[in-house]
Amino acid sequence: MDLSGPLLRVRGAVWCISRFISTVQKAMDLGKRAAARHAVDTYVKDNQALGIGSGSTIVFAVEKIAERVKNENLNLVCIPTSFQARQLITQHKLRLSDLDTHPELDVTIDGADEVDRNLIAIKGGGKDSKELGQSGPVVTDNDNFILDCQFDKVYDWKELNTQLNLIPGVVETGLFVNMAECAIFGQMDGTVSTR
Ligand SMILES: O=C(CO)[C@H](O)[C@H](O)COP(=O)(O)O
Repeated sequence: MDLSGPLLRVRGAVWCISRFISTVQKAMDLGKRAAARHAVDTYVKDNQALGIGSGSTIVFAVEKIAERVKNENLNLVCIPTSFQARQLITQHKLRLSDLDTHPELDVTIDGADEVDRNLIAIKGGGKDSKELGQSGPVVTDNDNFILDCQFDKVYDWKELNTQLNLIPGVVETGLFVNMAECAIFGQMDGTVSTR
């Protein structure tokens, strides 16, 4: 049986899907970049101690911080939240510090996966897999496992966060309740909106 026709069509479909995904990815990166740069322009000032988050959005923020340090000769110290953040800080030749030396931060910039109308955020990312366990556990810099939990309906995020933290063995959750003062949403056309 000659399968070259259907196979070519399948290959064509796979190529179209991967092109579509990469176009969406590029548009999302535009939004992340715009939000990150806006955050740095708005909130970073001279003589600050900055918390540097982790993920893909923070890469754009650190680039912008480095640009401003170079152009405006800003005196900043950067405190990383992860190995990735530490690498970004040193790669961009920014001043690296830690919470022992700077226990109080002026500003922390980080990405978020979801932010609600009360600025409660879910962070920590996640993996899309057909069945749990297929992709292997996600492990933090401190060798803890990250588990994704699904809840039907949550009425009180603060209470949920408290209850989760009370479970023996839980070190931290990805819920950020009453922590964010501002959320900047980058749109795919490169514009931003602030909440
Ligand atoms: O919480 C995080 C890391 O712990 C990330 O900031 C969050 O998942 C958003 O990631 P990204 O900037 O890649 O969209």
